[in-house]
Amino acid sequence: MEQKHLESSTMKTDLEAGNCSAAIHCHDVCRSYGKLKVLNNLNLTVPQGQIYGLLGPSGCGKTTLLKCIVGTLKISHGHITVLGKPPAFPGHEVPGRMVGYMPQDIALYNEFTISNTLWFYGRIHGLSSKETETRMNFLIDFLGLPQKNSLVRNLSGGQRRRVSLGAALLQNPQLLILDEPTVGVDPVLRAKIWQHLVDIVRGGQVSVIITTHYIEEARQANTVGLMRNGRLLAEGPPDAVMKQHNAATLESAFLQLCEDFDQMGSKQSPQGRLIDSSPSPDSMRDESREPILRKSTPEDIPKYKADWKVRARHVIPKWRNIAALMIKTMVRMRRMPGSLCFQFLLPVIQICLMCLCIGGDPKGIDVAVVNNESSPSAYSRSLLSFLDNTSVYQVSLSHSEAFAGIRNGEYWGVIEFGENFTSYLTKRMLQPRVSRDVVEGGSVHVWLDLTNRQIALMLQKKLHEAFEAFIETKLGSLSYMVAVPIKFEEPIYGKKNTDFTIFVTPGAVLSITFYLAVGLTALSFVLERKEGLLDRCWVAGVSSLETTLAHLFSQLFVISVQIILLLIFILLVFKIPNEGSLALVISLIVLQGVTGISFGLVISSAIDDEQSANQAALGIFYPNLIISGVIWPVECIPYPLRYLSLVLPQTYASEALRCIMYRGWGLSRMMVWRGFVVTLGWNTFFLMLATVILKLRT
Ligand SMILES: Nc1ncnc2c1ncn2[C@@H]1O[C@H](COP(=O)(O)OP(=O)(O)OP(=O)(O)O)[C@@H](O)[C@H]1O
Repeated sequence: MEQKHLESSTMKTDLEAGNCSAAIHCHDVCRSYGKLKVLNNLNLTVPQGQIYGLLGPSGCGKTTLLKCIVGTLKISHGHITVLGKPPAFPGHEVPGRMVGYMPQDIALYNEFTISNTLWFYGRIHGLSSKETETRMNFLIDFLGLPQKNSLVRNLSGGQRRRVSLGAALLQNPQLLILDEPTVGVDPVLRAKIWQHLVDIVRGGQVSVIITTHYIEEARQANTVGLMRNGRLLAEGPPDAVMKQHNAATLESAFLQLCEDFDQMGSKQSPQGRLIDSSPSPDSMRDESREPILRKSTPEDIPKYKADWKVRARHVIPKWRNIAALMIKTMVRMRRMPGSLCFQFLLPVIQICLMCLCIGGDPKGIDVAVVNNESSPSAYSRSLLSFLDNTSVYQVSLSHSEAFAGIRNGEYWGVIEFGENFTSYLTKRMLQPRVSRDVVEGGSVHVWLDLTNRQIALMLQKKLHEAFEAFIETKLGSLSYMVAVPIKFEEPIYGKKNTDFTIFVTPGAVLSITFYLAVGLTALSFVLERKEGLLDRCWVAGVSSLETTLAHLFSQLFVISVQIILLLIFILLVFKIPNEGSLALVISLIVLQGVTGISFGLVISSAIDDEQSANQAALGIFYPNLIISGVIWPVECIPYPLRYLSLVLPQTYASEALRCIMYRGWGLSRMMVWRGFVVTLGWNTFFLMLATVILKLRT
């Protein structure tokens, strides 16, 4: 204790003489959450090479202050320097390896082992394998952690907190910012942690700012700051604080300060003085009392400028950080094999269901047949035999039964032949002029239930096909005489009997890839931000651009597997034709996947909670699917909406994919390249937007 007192006295002399540089300096700092003013013109100085204990009741703004110091929260007024420069100053390794930050939230990846966690931060801080291994062994032993292969999710609350502390200590940072590191830690280990902090600051190179609810343990700090309602009531060596208030413990000194403060009202609370300059009325007026920590004035605030080269280097993403984040994502995926399989199989399941269920001809449709011809050789019987039996199920009935049945919804149509159908049809073929009655009697009469357009269209198509086949077979060279005078020649592109599946598949493949990618990424930042992981990575020196790129590259791996499986199914199993270049097909689908990832990243960076992120992802699903002309042609969309449709990411892309697959076109065709251009444009826009939002929000 005596030694402590001596240290404090030395500090006093140094600071008074202005010899002691500040590791952290906060001047007139204000920060609000909406209308709630949390930091209120706060001044604080953490001297270099010392432990600073920040004390205060719950909700007084300690965590907010630490977040402002590390730069994850922006201040609304005032000025902060950390190790000589403002946080996030270009070229300054704050955030970065100079700072070890242990946030109040545990902020650890649950799917990581202890070893994964420390390796992850080791990679980000650029430690060599040997350095990481040595530090890891020391920290596991020092913090009494279980086996390094233990999964974080299986650790107790106290053990997780210790791993979190280990991650902050890993790179031997110059400044340690610890938000309640000793909560839930047993007294023996608490004493050990404090002793370690005392040891590391002894050399004068390392500084520590620590918050704790155990006020008495802060007596081991060189300086304590007592905070209340966003202000610093007192700041100085613990012994001096106690002496000032004639208190035997720091806790009672603090209680007394709070009581005095409450009586005086917060307006007059002093700032930046040794010990509180006293909430007692006398001392509040005592201007002769010299502050130990020099209160800075606006003139003291230096102007910081960075060379453009340093600025440019600062924004260039570091491959080391991207690689560390990608390895992190891969490790987490490996630990969740069920989820990974689901991600790989979901698009295949979706495309299979789509090819099986959408666009095919209706099957087993009940149709009532009223045949008034009785002869076995009648043309009506022959014509009916050409009707496709898999699609149309014929039920022979009388006229009244057939109409009763269709009205009751039992049949989709009634086909009726008059009793003279054969002779009248023959007359129509052989005689140059026939009466209207002959034409009527030689026609097949059909009544349809048109409430289901697809079924009605199919019945019309099947009847025409049956008639064509019938006249071809029965009349041979004379068939042209009764043929409909419109002839559809061999198609230029596509096949004659093409079904709707062919139209819908390219757009569906793009939509499935896009929406799965949105789903994969929309929640990634939301959960990481909520658990404090995003902030922690940022303080470790990972930039927004690096985070965005790492997510993009990792998800690219997942969507590549998804796309390979999708193509195998559509091309080989469902035999969807591809007349064009497979490389172009794959490129366009991958780029659409990237659009989905980028859009997911925008949602993820802009939205804070899972529910809103899910709503945003789901909210765009149907409007985009419908307006993009994926399930129904764009040409059917009314004009004002069609313009909107054309700027959406999937409209031109779906058209381009259809042109490649069914027309065999290449990039020289405008309809193909504009699909690529629009997709690339959206990719760039979404990625930049996500990076900017992330940057603004950290
Ligand atoms: N994201 C936020 N949005 C709105 N208000 C917030 C937010 N974070 C904190 N606050 C409010 O700011 C005040 C200070 O919170 P802070 O977490 O800084 O307190 P603290 O001193 O660290 O408390 P504790 O010791 O319990 O951790 C509290 O009233 C809290 O409700």
